[in-house]
Amino acid sequence: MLPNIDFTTTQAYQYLTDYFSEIEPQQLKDLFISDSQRFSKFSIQFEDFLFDYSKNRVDDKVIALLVQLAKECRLNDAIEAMFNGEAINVTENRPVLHTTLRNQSNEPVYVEGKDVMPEVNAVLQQMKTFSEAVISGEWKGYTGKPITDVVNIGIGGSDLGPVMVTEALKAYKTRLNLHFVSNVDGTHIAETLRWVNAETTLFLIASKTFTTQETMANAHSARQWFLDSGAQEADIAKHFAALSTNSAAVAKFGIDTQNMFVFWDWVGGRYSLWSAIGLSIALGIGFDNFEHLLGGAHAMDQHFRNTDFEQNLPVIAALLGIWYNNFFGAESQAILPYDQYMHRFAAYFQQGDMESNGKYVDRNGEVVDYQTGPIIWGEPGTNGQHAFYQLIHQGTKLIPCDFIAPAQTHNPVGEHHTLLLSNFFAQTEALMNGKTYEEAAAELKAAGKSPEEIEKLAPFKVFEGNRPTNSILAKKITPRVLGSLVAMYEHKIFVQGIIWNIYSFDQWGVELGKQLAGKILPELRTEDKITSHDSSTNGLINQYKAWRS
Ligand SMILES: O=P(O)(O)OC[C@H]1O[C@@](O)(CO)[C@@H](O)[C@@H]1O
Repeated sequence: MLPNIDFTTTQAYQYLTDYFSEIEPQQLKDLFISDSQRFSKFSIQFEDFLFDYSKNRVDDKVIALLVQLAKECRLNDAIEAMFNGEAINVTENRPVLHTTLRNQSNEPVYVEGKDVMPEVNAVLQQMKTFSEAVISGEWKGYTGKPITDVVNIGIGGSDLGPVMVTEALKAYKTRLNLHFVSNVDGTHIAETLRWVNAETTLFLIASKTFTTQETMANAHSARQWFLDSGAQEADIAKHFAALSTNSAAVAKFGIDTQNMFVFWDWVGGRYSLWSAIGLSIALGIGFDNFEHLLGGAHAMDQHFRNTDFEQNLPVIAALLGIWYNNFFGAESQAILPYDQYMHRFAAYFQQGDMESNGKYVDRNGEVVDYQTGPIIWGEPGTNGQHAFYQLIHQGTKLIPCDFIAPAQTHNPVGEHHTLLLSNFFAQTEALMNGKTYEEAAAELKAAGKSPEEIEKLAPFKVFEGNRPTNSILAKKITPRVLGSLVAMYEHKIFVQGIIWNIYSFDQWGVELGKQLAGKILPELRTEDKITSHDSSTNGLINQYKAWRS
């Protein structure tokens, strides 16, 4: 069973609260001056990446108390409960075993008394065989041509992971062109089908439940388009595959269950890229690279499970987040990859983090009286610098930021990478040190400004600094490094949910909107004037009806 502890009643929480008034005013730049070992003390190297958390508003005492907080919340028991397949997704009565999908140790993992590794490995073998046949050209379409394009139709966890990974690892791209359709907005499927040829296109219908409205609508439209292109029902088997836990629904849709790649209900949607949902990844970067991705995640799993909290990457990252979220009042967390290929990395963790920890009821069913999951956002550097860094540097909100960058680029063009990295290093330094009034005034004086101009302008050029950041420097963004990085964030989310005493693996909050859309849909299929809702909803629907034709 999961522990059930209110972290605000722990001794560590009390000590942190008492100490906060002492540490909060301290300047990061002073903490560096007073401790020459700060960088080495507050950074952890994991294989080919370095996690530097020294530019955080912590000292030895804060870190020790945060670790004590994790221990008082019995985090170790929770970690073991997850890896051992206990039904820690309590409201859905399911284990949480995405770690099993990448369990390259092949140690048995038991679900309901049965070792699931044989079936996990069987699906991986099926994915290997299939992806190699398609990539090699051995798999032919209904007119005998090799596949050239793959269209993944899915949404949420059945889309965001494959998109993020295939984009982040585009340097490893196979000859296949990948397309992703997720939105029920007809534009998404229309803009995709416009560019592919039915004879050489493979559709992957990715849906854990195989009931999601958007995915089913897009799948049926793709199927109709395929048949309208001149193919026969019998040709569907060569051009449609399903990635799902719901065999009955797949068969009912008309996909040959030979082309079905299964996964299990102990894999959460937002944790499913390692499963059959990752078939588009295997097709996009090759199965060997997909296996390296799994390997990186497995290495992080072992680190997470076997490392003391003081040196445990996901635990430290989680505790720092709690320090800002629950003690400094920060409401968001920015993820800023200085790597253009990683442009969907923050978006991926918008679902991963906010659908896991965007909860206000604790594990007792009580409304919490503290903050839980942060708002996750971010864009690649250096683009963010020209969009929202003004607020990060001089706004009134504290925005803890994760900066990520590779030492080596996949695209060495001139000195672009050196320029990129100069910004990566400078931003965290600027956020930490800021700029004093005196420094600003001296610069204005050096620029020839008069004393009156200096007095007027200087206040706007002061940077208070002391804004916390983590820096993650990877040797290169390889499949293994990316796998480890994603797993680190997954386990960070897990740790925070355990300490906030919430359930991180269900997502009841996505249901109400769907239910109401189901009620409104039939109202939109008539020309009747609608009066069944509030005046706003009625007014909007009736205006829509007036304008739609
Ligand atoms: O994979 P599927 O079952 O089609 O679900 C898609 C997405 O829909 C949800 O919003 C759940 O309804 C996400 O949790 C999930 O990743």
